Amino acid sequence: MKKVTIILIAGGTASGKTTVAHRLANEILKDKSVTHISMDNYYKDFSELTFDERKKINFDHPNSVDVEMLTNDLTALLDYQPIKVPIYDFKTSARTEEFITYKPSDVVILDGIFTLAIKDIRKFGDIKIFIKTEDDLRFIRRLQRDMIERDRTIESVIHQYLTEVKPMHDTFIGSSIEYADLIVPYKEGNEVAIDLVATKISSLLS
Ligand SMILES: Nc1ncnc2c1ncn2[C@@H]1O[C@H](COP(=O)(O)OP(=O)(O)O)[C@@H](O)[C@H]1O
Ligand SMILES: Nc1ccn([C@@H]2O[C@H](COP(=O)(O)O)[C@@H](O)[C@H]2O)c(=O)n1
Repeated sequence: MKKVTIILIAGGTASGKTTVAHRLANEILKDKSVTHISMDNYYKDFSELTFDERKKINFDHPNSVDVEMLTNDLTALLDYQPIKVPIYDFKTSARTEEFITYKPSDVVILDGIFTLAIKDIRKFGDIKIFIKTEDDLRFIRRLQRDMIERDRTIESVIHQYLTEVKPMHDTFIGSSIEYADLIVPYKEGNEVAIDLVATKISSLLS
């Protein structure tokens, strides 16, 4: 039986992880059997807390992730079993009542800030990628994205960035680059790095 290949894509917030994962899954590897999963959907639920209480949670600390659910799901995918994942809502900071079902596939791409920082997740990676984007660019992209897509105010983005995002990045996420097989400096896109990953996957699948 063929082995499922798991690609982990890490990097700081707004570094371009989702963009690279999406390109790999939907353009470069579109003829292969590929599933792209976001680690965002594995934030713990915290729906028992009020909205104001949830706003105080540090979502840049690894403890905010439901590692057990994620490891169970990755184990199921390795065994060619389907998984059902709750869809996360960044506007309410809680899981929605909706789920997405992922069918078994030969390649699984998992992107998220902690994919290389959390040992129990990292060990699943056959190909480990870190997207390295300058901090100021990431902050600008995050500010735009959070205000437009995540219902945040400029003050809340700046406050969260200075008190949680940056310190946790410096403690947990930035240093996880040491576990990467490939570091992608993603500014205008990096065709060579993306082609290298595609070639490696093709060789693993053949
Ligand atoms: N190479 C790039 N150049 C310009 N903007 C980008 C680039 N990559 C991503 N973005 C933008 O930055 C924001 C964050 O990108 P995203 O891929 O969602 O990052 P992440 O998943 O790391 O948080 C998005 O609005 C996206 O359109
Ligand atoms: N309720 C939440 C949960 C997470 N965040 C932030 O999301 C960032 C990770 O997602 P990226 O797409 O940016 O990689 C992380 O830095 C958390 O601060 C949030 O704001 N609210």
